[in-house]
Amino acid sequence: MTEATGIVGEFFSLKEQTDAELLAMQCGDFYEFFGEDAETVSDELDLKVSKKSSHGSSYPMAGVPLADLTPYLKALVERGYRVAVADQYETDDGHAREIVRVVTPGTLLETTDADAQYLAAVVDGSGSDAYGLAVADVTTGRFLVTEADDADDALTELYRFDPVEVLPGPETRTDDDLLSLIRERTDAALTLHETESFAPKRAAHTAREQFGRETVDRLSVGESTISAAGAILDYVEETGTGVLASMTRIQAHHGDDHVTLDATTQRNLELTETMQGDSDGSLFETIDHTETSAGGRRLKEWLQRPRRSLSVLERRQESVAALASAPLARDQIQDVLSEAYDLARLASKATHGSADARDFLSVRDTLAVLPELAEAIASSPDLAASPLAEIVDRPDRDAARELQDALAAAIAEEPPSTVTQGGLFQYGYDEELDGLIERHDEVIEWLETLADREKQTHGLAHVTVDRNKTDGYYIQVGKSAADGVPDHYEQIKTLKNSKRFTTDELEEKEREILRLEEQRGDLEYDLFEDLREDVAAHAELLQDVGRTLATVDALASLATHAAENRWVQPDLHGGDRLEIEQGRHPVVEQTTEFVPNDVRLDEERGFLVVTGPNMSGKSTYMRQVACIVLLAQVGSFVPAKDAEIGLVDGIFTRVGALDELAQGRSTFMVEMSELSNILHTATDESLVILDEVGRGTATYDGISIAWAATEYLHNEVQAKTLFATHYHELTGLAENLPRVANVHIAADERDGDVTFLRTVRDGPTDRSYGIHVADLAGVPDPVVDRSRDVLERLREEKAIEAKGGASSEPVQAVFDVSSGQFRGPANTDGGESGEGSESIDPETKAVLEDLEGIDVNTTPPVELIAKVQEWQAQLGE
Ligand SMILES: Nc1ncnc2c1ncn2[C@@H]1O[C@H](COP(=O)(O)OP(=O)(O)OP(=O)(O)O)[C@@H](O)[C@H]1O
Repeated sequence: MTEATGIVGEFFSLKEQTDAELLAMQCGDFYEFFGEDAETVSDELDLKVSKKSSHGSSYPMAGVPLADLTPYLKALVERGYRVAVADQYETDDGHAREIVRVVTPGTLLETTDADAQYLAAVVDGSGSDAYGLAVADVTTGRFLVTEADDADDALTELYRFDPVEVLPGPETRTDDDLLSLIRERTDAALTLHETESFAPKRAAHTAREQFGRETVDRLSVGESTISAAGAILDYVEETGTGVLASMTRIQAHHGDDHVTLDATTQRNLELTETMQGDSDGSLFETIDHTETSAGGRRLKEWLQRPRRSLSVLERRQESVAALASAPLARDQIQDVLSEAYDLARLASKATHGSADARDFLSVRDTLAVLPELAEAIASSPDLAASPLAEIVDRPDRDAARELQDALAAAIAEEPPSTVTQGGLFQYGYDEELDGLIERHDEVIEWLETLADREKQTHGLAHVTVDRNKTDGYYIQVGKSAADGVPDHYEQIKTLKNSKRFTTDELEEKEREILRLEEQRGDLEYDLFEDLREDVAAHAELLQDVGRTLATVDALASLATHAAENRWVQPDLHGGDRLEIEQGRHPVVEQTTEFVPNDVRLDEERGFLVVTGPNMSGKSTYMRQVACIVLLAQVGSFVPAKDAEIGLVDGIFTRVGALDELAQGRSTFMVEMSELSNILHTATDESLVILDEVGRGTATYDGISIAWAATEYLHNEVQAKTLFATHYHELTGLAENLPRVANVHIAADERDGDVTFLRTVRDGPTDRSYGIHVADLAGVPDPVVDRSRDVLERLREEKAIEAKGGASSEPVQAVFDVSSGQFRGPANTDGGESGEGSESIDPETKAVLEDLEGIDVNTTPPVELIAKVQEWQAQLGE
């Protein structure tokens, strides 16, 4: 094919300069895509493709009008494309084009989503030092760095922020396990940014340039963390987002201050979305009463990053308590907050130059919220005595007032959305502009009175003065009077009932008006740019005020929910005791007549084996405990009559892993790797929730693993644990392990009907009612009846015959419940089961011998798991 020339050639040569998948190139009033890009865009977004010829070849072409680029960019980025944008600019001899930015998921400024949009970098310190992470939100200028001890920790930190784009460092990009976990557990796009930007020296230089040498050095984080920070800054710069100036502050986020909450646990507790992936019905949706999107972001962040510091939590509690007990003041505060816009996002728009005059009115109005908020707090004695008073005092109120006044004096009340046409500023803002406006008004006044003057001076009737696109300004005279116009009138048009004239003077005035309008547009544009720079220079102040409003909003939201749902302030302490009186599940209580339940865990009783029929409420009970502890460590009140909560350093859960099946990992494998993670990571200060661990494999394997895991958690880890199980065998553990206690969820059975009481009682349950649930679920009657029969026999005889075909006699295969083995037909004619071992193949025999030699009490669970896998493999052969 011949080389494309002209516009298409220019497109392809620009395309070579970028590693973005798509290029949108400005051609006059359109952004065009050519070649394969045109086809991709048309497939994705239903754009029409036309043809463009160049040098004898024809190329597909698709375009979008200039003003419509944003939604198309957004849609393409959301579909996973990185899109380069080339703009056209005037030169002395025509025009030229260059790539001005590359839009990626993490650098998309045009977001309409209220959620934070994090871009993250992960750097493996390759043994010398821990993993380093940096996360930044270009839409708000937020910039955080943190360290992680190992890959697992790094993932946990990453999940906390749920980034939309991740830049793996040079080592990290060869770590397939880590990358595949990031892919599996987040929706983040992985971008391989140039490795040099991660180089420690260069990265440190970049970070110091941005945040100041002292600030960066004082962070006391490792090289890999600085490397991650530098790479992010470099990437933001390179993609041309132009928001570096809004990144005013680098904050070190210390995992130690936070409760460990891995991705599995966030999902299991349905913090921000339900297991089905809906946000409706999540804990966040349930408790969110914020007025602003920034407040919503803050509340969500609190839920995803609960704290461990007693003092931080008690301060939040004090504010929530004060707000909860002052409903009128709270209403007033929420009213005031409802007027606030997203200041952090506005600051970011100002720094990257896309803010318009209306955005500045939003800044003005939001700055005005701060003193009103302060006043509402000051006028309520309870609120004034709470930490809220200090929170609203944090931003520089005088500077905020000055900026607010400056904007109030500058921007016109209803400014246009363009910044080039004038009309943005108020009279009195700038002398030169005032001069132009006055002169403009004078000429307009002259024009408006011209018709009357002409009537009087020349004795004309039916005269009007007007303007249109083709004729400009004109004097229109009715037909009857048109012949009497003075000589200096120059006719420009004849209409049916009138004629249009112009005069030298009118033409001069018209030129003057156009000149004035152009001058005014130019001057206002310059003034606006100055103002925009001034606002951008206040980015940090805007972020401070924004943060304060968001914090008050989130606290008021917690207070509202507490007050409306009879939640109580938990008593927090650093000890082991966890006692909840009449606790409820924060989400389930919204839709159900909830039966409250108690829980008590302490030094003597740290591990509860929870039994109860299917559907009785075991999962709900355990999640309720986890949610209450989590809410307490957010600083929230909790759904209970009374609660005393010893702070935990982590919440770990292991519940059914249905969704993993879709990702091609066996349920049991997932179950075991989650269990393994918990056994490795939990400490004696953690809360562990295990729901039916071991269920995914053969019964006796399952029981063994559950048994061993219980012992390990009890003896070694000593975490506070709730373990729901259907294996009644496990209830026996309470007799041997001092801190294990049994509780069960009661059900009532009368005349074959089961009533779920949903009440938790001490002691183990005696029945499981599984068959009753099978019946409820519509399992065919013969199967349900036969199950009852089998169950009856099992209870009586501890052994059961297997049934053969419909017509045949029962086959004499007996399942011995105590040994967990079938005694097959060969063994039933008088032979002992031992003789049957003749027929056992050597592999099975080896496994059995191995099994016999293992002491479940002393073997670490991880080894047990490995053993089980080894046996399965051996038997499989
Ligand atoms: N305390 C309660 N008050 C009212 N309803 C409850 C309560 N606890 C649970 N429920 C309701 O009972 C149903 C079953 O609860 P859950 O799933 O917790 O049972 P489960 O014992 O874990 O069941 P399975 O063993 O079959 O997994 C749910 O619909 C839940 O909303």
